[in-house]
Amino acid sequence: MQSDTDWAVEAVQHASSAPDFAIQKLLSGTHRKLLTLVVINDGARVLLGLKKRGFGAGFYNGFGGKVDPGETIEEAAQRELQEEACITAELKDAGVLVFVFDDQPQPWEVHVFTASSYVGEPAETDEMRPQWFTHTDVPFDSMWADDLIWYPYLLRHEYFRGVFAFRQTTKLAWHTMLPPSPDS
Ligand SMILES: Nc1[nH]c(=O)nc2c1ncn2[C@H]1C[C@H](O)[C@@H](COP(=O)(O)OP(=O)(O)OP(=O)(O)O)O1
Repeated sequence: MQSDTDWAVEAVQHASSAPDFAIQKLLSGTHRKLLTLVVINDGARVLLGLKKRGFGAGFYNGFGGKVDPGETIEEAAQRELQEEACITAELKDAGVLVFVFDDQPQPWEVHVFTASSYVGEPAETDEMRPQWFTHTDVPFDSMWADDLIWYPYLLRHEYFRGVFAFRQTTKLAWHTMLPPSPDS
């Protein structure tokens, strides 16, 4: 799978309310940092992890990280799921999120996957402490601000694409959600 997020550029261009920094950074053509995120969803509960260190420490999140050179996005998602939660799973594309920050030059492109089952036993690692949450009890107060916006799509099994602009790394300033592309 290739990164293909020209839709994100179009989305900010056509949104009159998009902040200038988001428009400029997405239009500048700066190479986007590719990341993955896996949320295991057994139908009633999601498996999240409390991030113990690094970017987003103290927040609950799915499992994932940067795509390494030479890896496909799905290979990276599998590797991070194994490294952070000690499990493997048959992954399904759930959506793509583009994050633009006023304090970082490079936009992020996060490819989100789900799985309804997995192999292995989720276990705490140096990076994450896994925990199950029912769909009605997802801890949004302790998660990235954008999660509240796109989790409903994920829980409905509806493919999503979104662009999110953050100030000072974590303050959500603006967002837009797009309808799925015809080939998704
Ligand atoms: N706004 C946001 N909302 C969200 O739900 N997840 C986000 C997010 N911004 C980043 N993420 C996810 C993407 C990715 O899974 C994770 C960040 O990855 P990391 O920095 O932990 O990468 P790595 O595990 O490769 O890092 P290191 O091993 O520390 O180099 O946080």
